[in-house]
Amino acid sequence: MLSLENVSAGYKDTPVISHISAEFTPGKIYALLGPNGCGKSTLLRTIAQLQPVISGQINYQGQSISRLTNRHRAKVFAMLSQQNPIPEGINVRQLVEFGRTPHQRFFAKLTATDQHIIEQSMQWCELDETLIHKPLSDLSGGQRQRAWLAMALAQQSQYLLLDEPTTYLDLKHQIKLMNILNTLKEKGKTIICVLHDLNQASHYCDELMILNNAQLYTQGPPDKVMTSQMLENVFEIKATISRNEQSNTPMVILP
Ligand SMILES: Nc1ncnc2c1ncn2[C@@H]1O[C@H](COP(=O)(O)OP(=O)(O)OP(=O)(O)O)[C@@H](O)[C@H]1O
Repeated sequence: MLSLENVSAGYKDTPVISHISAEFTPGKIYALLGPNGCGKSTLLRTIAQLQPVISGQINYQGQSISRLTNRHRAKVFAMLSQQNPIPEGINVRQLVEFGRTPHQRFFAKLTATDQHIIEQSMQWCELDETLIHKPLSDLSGGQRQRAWLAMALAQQSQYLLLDEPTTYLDLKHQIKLMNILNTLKEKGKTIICVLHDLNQASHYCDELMILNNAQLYTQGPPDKVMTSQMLENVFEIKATISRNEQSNTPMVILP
């Protein structure tokens, strides 16, 4: 179990998220939602230990995550950032192979299990023979996003932290991604993702965490959180809530 106790974090000791407490239960998909600049990426990066906590504590299995070794941390958290670098001279398959690093012994070759996981991750992300030998620099934005995602999946961490994972993807691949997340959740993994599409979050996620003005405005299942009052208070839009007939989840109807 991962928990945040009164966490404040930001840049150069200036908090952009303030006093956030939350618990992330295994086997659930959490969406971080909120207006631009409210601190969603900062919160995700802080959980991944890519930036320091200013005050408060993040605990994993009862102890501060700052005490985890790098290798252990990489087995607990895999992070897909909003913008990923384009390393020169490596192809898609080589990138995905990096995902296995925390599981490998130093200088050891990839095992048959590693190879199987790499193949499966690439298959899940529809990276076929025409793509896997291409340098990352030669891919489209969406193809590159899928390559980074495959690397994160190959890491087989307990927590998958995804910052706007659907942004560059076409609709088919967005749905495919959300279904992969659902499969992982059924295997007991926990997914925390920043999303902007409120209906996507409502449809696929178990818990919505709404950030506003550096604080956690509210948290809970879509039925509790997705209200027209919240949309007005946080997103400053007047919208009504209907229901998705298929999933019976709340659906935002724009004015
Ligand atoms: N490297 C940085 N140095 C200083 N301030 C930063 C830095 N990165 C982000 N910020 C500031 O921190 C605040 C929160 O940014 P963050 O990227 O976490 O927001 P967000 O909710 O993810 O936004 P968006 O929806 O636009 O992606 C913003 O005011 C932003 O300007």
